[in-house]
Amino acid sequence: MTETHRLELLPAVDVADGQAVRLVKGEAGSETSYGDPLAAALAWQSAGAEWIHLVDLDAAFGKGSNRALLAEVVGKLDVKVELSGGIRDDASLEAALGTGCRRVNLGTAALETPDWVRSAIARHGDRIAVGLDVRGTTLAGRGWTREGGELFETLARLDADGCARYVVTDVNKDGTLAGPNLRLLRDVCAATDRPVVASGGVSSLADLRAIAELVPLGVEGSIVGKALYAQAFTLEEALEAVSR
Ligand SMILES: O=C(O)c1ccccc1NCC(=O)[C@H](O)[C@H](O)COP(=O)(O)O
Repeated sequence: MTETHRLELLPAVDVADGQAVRLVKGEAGSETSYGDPLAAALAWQSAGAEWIHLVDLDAAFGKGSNRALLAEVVGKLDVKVELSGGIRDDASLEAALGTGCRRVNLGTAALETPDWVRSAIARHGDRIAVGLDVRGTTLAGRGWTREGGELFETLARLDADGCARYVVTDVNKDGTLAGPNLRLLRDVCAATDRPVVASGGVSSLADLRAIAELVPLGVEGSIVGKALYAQAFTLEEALEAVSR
């Protein structure tokens, strides 16, 4: 019999200009600030998080980087970290993996430099995840400002390249508290046998329970950002909600 796992939760710490922020639909300039990223990450760790989804938004938007700060945050955490934002070449990949994070999330590179991503997957296996960030079924790269191909064609190519898991974001839901795109998650799970991490739009414990229902289909985890910062629920409540 196949063992069914509990949905993993990954509280998000998105960093811009040295501060933890939340964006609406990933749009630069739409941010609300939540202070020190390390304090935010440590708070989620104390509340029981097993993972932190840590994003360098400035690197994702190609307007700078918070690399040293993010390395410091990873170094001070005991929990697993998924590092994202602007990892597009050997230098940024080695720096990201060198922080000691558990895995990195490649986005733009998977759309623009598929050969390099194939080689990164061959070298680093499941320390590489690919972020599939979509509007409809059109992928978005470069901090979600540029279109980058069709979701299911790209997914088939990445599956063939050995990609270990996907972080799937409906950009139009991200930071909106509008609820996750369950249809998108189901469709991606139907198209791949690799685990899927859901991202974007979680607003309530009911949303998390709805995502948890998709675990048997292949959803492994869910990133939660705005809802935690807006105190729609606590992380403890969220962990409890997905524990059954
Ligand atoms: O992850 C990235 O690389 C990224 C790049 C550009 C803009 C946003 C990016 N990530 C945002 C997130 O990962 C959100 O934190 C996550 O989707 C949570 O969304 P929500 O729960 O709706 O706040």
